[in-house]
Amino acid sequence: MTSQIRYLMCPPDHYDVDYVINPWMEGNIHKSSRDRAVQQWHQLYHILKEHAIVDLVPPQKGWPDMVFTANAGLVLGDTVVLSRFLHKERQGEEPYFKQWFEENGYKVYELPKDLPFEGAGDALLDREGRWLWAGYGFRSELDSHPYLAKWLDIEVLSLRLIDDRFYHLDTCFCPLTDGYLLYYPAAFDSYSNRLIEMRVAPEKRIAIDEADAVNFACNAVNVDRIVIMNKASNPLKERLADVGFEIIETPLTEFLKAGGAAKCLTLRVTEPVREELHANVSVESRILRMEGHLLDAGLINRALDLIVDNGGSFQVLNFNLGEQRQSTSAAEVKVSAPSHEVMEEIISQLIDLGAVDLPQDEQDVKLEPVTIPGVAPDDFYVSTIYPTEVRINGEWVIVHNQRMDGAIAISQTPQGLVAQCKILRDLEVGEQVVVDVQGIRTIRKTESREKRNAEEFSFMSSGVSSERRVELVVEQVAWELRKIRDAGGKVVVTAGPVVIHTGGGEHLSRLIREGYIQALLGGNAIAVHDIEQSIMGTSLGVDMKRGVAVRGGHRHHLKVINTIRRYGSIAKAVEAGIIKSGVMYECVKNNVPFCLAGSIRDDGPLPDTEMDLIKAQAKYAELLKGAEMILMLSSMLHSIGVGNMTPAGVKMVCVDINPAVVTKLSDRGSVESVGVVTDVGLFLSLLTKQLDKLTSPYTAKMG
Ligand SMILES: NC(=O)c1ccc[n+]([C@@H]2O[C@H](COP(=O)([O-])OP(=O)(O)OC[C@H]3O[C@@H](n4cnc5c(N)ncnc54)[C@H](O)[C@@H]3O)[C@@H](O)[C@H]2O)c1
Ligand SMILES: NC(=[NH2+])NCCC[C@H](N)C(=O)O
Repeated sequence: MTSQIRYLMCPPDHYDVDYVINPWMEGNIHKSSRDRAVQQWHQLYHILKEHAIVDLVPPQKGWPDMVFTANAGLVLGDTVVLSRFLHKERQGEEPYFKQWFEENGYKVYELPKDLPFEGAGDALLDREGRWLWAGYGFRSELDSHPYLAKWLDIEVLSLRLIDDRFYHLDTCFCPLTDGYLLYYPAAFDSYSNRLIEMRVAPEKRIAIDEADAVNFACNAVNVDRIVIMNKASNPLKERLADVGFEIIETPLTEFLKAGGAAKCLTLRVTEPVREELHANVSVESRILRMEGHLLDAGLINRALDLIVDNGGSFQVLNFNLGEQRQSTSAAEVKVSAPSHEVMEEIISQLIDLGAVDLPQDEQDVKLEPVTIPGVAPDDFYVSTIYPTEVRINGEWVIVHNQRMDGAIAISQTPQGLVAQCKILRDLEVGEQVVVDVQGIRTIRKTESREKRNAEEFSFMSSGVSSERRVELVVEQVAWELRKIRDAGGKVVVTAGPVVIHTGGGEHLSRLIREGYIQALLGGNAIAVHDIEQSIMGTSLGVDMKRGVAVRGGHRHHLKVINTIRRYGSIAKAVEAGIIKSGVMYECVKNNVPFCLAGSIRDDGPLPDTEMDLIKAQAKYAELLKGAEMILMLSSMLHSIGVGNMTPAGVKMVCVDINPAVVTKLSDRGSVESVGVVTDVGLFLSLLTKQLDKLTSPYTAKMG
């Protein structure tokens, strides 16, 4: 027997499955055989007694899970952090475990009442004593980890659990002697798996499969080279034997019904301290404030979900609900993350939702210089579509040229400091760029519900059924087009050649002719096939009236390109009477500016097609300025490209047959964007018919 290794166990006198607090307990209430449970527990007890001293804590009636002493607390040296159970069904165990630790001379630390931590079930010492692995995600809170680091004076490595079957760290993770690790990678998020791989050498990592995991192979008691567990597959036994471990299997099926096995039933109470090692915890916490339609717009749910989905945890410190349904609410949320890297990711997404630091926590942005033209500092903040302000010298400065996927560049001008979004290639040496995520806030307009409802046109949520949805969107778009046109506003269309192929060209031509469209963005193809239809009556060689391919039709678009190249431009071909109808004809005749951005797919291309991508993007940006609404018609390339260039506040309608394309706009929220999955030719036909019904010019609602 290895001298001085002691374990704590609790006889199963009162063990049963009386409630459900983890998935394993579902369907097993009162289905555990008492006799078998007693027999299995005693078998484990006697096996363990052959290798260590086993102390017993008296079982208590009414606390059936007390048998799982791993959850009593976490011991290191003569210190113990007492568990603070998440579920009330186990909270009654705490005083009995506390009494045992105090009677056996331990210094007992207790966590705040609202901060759950479930002992060695969720915290496992590296068998070399180098650090403490600590789990969170289902039972223990990430915010408990700094306490463990402080009280036990040890480095804490936080691991996020993501599979509720493995709700305690010790169900899927087992540090072994000599630095080996038995674990089930799928139970952890990617950040945690990276952390494990950074700390444990590949040859020491024994990753198990799901079959072994659901038999609780990781829930093992390791004493020197002995590993005691419920059950292991032959390959796993061989793998462990190859590195010098002896496996002792002992059935614990009655305890699996409660979600526990060998390790859960034991607590090692002699854990040597390594004096030379000290506390280090990378957990970061920040308090952020959110204000707006936190409930009815779902902002608070989205915020809390993204915190957890990105590996963090949260505590809602206070929530002030607006008096009226349409009033705004405010909340203060404490965000914790296992590392600065994870915190940065969470904060940058929370900023997008309008979260801000508390006034007393506000800090200036971090700036770093551009040292290579067109290259940002590594940790640059990536801009979003939302109006953004940055704090410089204690003052909040608005960022100009807002767009997503850019950097925020700060430059000194005679008018003072200017902050603007810049795409990477435009960054100039000497500019300062915002890095990290502090000192940044987005301005989310929290319009009152009345104001929102007063808008005849706030896109409905995606809850409408798809059949009715197309008609509804058509009605709304027609209304908005009429309103914007009659108010002298700006609508931009970006469209692909499918508009022409599906017969939508005549309808788009009419929208341009009747003044609904103030700019057209597209590629080589929409112009080519529009002009093909205008000159040859075909599109992609298909007769647009009869719907049949015509002989030699596959060459039509090339002949068209060649003709326009001969005249030098689309406008010149229109002026020469070569082009007598169609989308491009109406653009020229109605002085509607257009930009055709070149692409790798282009035939020709047309003389008007801008093959210099940088110039094309600049031209797109210029034509998008001042747009109140953008119609995105069957072009994944150009719809996404335009979306990336457009700040929040611009209404967007994306029409595409592919749902994946229209959902690309979903993060803009339904108030300002809508996607409709339908044939683009049908959409345009319905739209012009709807416009015909709006006979009177748009007039704002009175009163
Ligand atoms: N001959 C040429 O020069 C030529 C030909 C084709 C494309 N191109 C160029 O390639 C680039 C990409 O072209 P793109 O934007 O057409 O391709 P894309 O793949 O980016 O987008 C086409 C979109 O049309 C959607 N779609 C298909 N059928 C539809 C329907 N009936 N109703 C609604 N949506 C429908 C698809 O789901 C897709 O999202 C453009 O710049 C274009 O000019 C050039
Ligand atoms: N260390 C462990 N995994 N303990 C198992 C605890 C089982 C108990 N029924 C619970 O859900 O809390």
